[in-house]
Amino acid sequence: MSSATNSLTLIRPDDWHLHLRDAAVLAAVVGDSARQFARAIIMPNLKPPVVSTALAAAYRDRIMAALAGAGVPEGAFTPLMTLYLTDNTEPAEIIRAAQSGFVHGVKLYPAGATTNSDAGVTDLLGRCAKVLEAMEKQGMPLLVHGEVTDPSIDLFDREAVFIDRVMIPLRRSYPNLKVVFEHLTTKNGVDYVRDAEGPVGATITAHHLLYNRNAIFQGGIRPHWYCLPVLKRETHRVALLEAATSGNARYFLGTDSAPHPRGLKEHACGCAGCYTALHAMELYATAFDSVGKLDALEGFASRNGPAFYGLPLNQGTITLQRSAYKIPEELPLGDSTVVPLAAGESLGWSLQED
Ligand SMILES: NC(=O)N[C@@H](CC(=O)O)C(=O)O
Ligand SMILES: [Zn+2]
Ligand SMILES: [Zn+2]
Repeated sequence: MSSATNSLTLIRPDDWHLHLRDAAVLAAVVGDSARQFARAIIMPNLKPPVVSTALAAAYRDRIMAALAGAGVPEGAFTPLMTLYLTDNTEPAEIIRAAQSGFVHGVKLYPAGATTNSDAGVTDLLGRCAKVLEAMEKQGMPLLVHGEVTDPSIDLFDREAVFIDRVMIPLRRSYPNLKVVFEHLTTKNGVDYVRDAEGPVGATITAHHLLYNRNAIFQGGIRPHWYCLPVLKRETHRVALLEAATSGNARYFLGTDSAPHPRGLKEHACGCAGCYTALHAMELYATAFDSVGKLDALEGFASRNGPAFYGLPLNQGTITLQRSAYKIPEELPLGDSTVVPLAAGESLGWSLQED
């Protein structure tokens, strides 16, 4: 495929890292993901968190109701549920989750690392040994927010330090545990995932492929560009884009679309998270096109994730066209609004509506 390609048809993609939230916010955002993706791994960091298979089942029902309410045809979008790992998760819960058929991963939030992570794990290898053993045995993937929370570690180094302090010892103790290094943001992460032994994958967001940390500070502090792990310097962005477009099946699409009401982003202590569900495929196509690698987008968006999770490829396709797409300034979000990433800007690709 040449860089002059004007139209790109892909097997219908999936989003392997998505925040849908709950209630009125869920109702407002779910249609945006369903517009382009057939499935998504649904993050469990609700308040209170989704810590059991029973809570995941109830959350799944609420998502199905929201899909119907948004007019999404039945069967068009499948939420793949996850559990929120805590210091108190029991091995029996892992077995229940594996047997449920609808729980596809267990999420590690180091306590205090990110939005709604207070109930997260304080000491993974110390507190969760029996659970990790059960997960390894059941083939249940561990999805990792890969940042240390040690306040003495520079914010921009927290992913690299996590590799040394947690990932390497974790993989040594549980070599057959499936691990997804979520929202990779550094060259250190890219290199680790490429070279690690055993079943390791990683999601990469569109914003970390398109922007470096200058975006947060351009012309003043811009809260809608703030997420965790935070955008890094340009060398890291280039390494991420190289990895995503390399054809290596370990890297796959995960938007980490994380809606927050406008007022909580534009705030003295603004929340972390970028809203990208609306225009995810347009953003990814723009990133892949920037290095002439549109031909690698289908692997990254539609093939590598299902291969890692042991799920079938989707039926059907989507088509992206080289035509300008203007990102809205804001969108309704329950009783507030959400500002999508790069609001008001134009992208070179748009999703063809059927
Ligand atoms: N990515 C973010 O900046 N925020 C996410 C949490 C997360 O994925 O770490 C959120 O839930 O808002
Ligand atoms: Zn995270
Ligand atoms: Zn996330």
